[in-house]
Amino acid sequence: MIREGGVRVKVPASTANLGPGFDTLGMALPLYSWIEMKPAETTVFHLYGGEMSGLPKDKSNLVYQVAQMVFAEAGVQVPELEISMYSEIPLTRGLGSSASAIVGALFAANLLIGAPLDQAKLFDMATALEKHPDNVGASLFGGIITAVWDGSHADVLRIDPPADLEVLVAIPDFQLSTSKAREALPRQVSLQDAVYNVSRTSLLTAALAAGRLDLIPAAMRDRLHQPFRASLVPGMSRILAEATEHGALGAALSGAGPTLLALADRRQRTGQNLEVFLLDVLAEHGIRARTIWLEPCTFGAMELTMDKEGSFMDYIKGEVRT
Ligand SMILES: Nc1ncnc2c1ncn2[C@@H]1O[C@H](COP(=O)(O)OP(=O)(O)OP(=O)(O)O)[C@@H](O)[C@H]1O
Ligand SMILES: N[C@@H](CCO)C(=O)O
Repeated sequence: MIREGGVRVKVPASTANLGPGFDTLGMALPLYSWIEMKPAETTVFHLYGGEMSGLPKDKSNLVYQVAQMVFAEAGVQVPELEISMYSEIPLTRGLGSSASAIVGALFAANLLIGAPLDQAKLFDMATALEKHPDNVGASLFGGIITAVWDGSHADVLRIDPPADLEVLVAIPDFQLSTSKAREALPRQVSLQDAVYNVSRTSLLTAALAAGRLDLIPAAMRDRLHQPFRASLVPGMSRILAEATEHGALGAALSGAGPTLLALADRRQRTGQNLEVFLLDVLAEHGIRARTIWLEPCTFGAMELTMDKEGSFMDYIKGEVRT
């Protein structure tokens, strides 16, 4: 059953590699992408806002390609699509823009043909495309997710974010692609470093599940990717080492960077002190950045109604943060 009137979806941003959880632990964040998808006579794209500029407006677009994978998997043909998109997730900054596009495309395309694929199938397809499950899992399911990918199937557990957990992101004004940041990583790590991360990832996951914010400082350390990516984000090493002295529970590179993320306990009213520290350290290295305080986003990809009056942009204008 194809929904001729089309579908509209909203998908949250995400941070991957939470602390020591490289390629494993992700958290949804309340910055969003919106996608509207309709069957059409000829494929056409309406891309709105600065984050969409430069993206292809033809069938090479990631969202069109992913939608066609859903149709092929379900044995349905919808070769021509009208796709509208707006996003407030900065591209190529470590906040999961590609994951939100993949999840949004999978979710919208599946709804368009009557939802024949279940969430687990969509998650497997999303992980196969993104190559690691942490961004796509957070965008699809919301909250905090821990996931394992065996190359064809992903198992996932969603954790409700602790009520007092706050997130500060510092988003530098330069882009860093995941592929470039991945080239910086070594092919092998020592047993000692593997144990360092396994123990902290286990502690962090358990602490988040139990709401034990007091255990986060001991757990938010990594030896698998951050040390090797430090030169790509000047100032990062100092921020990771000293953020707790400025009120953070811990800090990390968000995804593949360059965004830096600090966790805080709302009850400690950390506020401006931490923001100033992050911005000052980056500025010392000639990097301009903007900071945003966010709460973890508790929901994942969701369908929006199509029955309201007005265009795609009329609809989402009321929802947009910036
Ligand atoms: N809405 C979209 N439509 C089509 N392509 C998109 C869209 N959003 C993102 N992309 C593609 O994803 C690329 C960014 O992916 P990349 O993995 O490098 O960064 P990221 O997902 O923003 O960050 P990270 O994975 O580190 O969190 C963009 O350059 C673009 O090619
Ligand atoms: N786990 C990924 C996240 C970026 O998409 C990486 O660090 O390369």
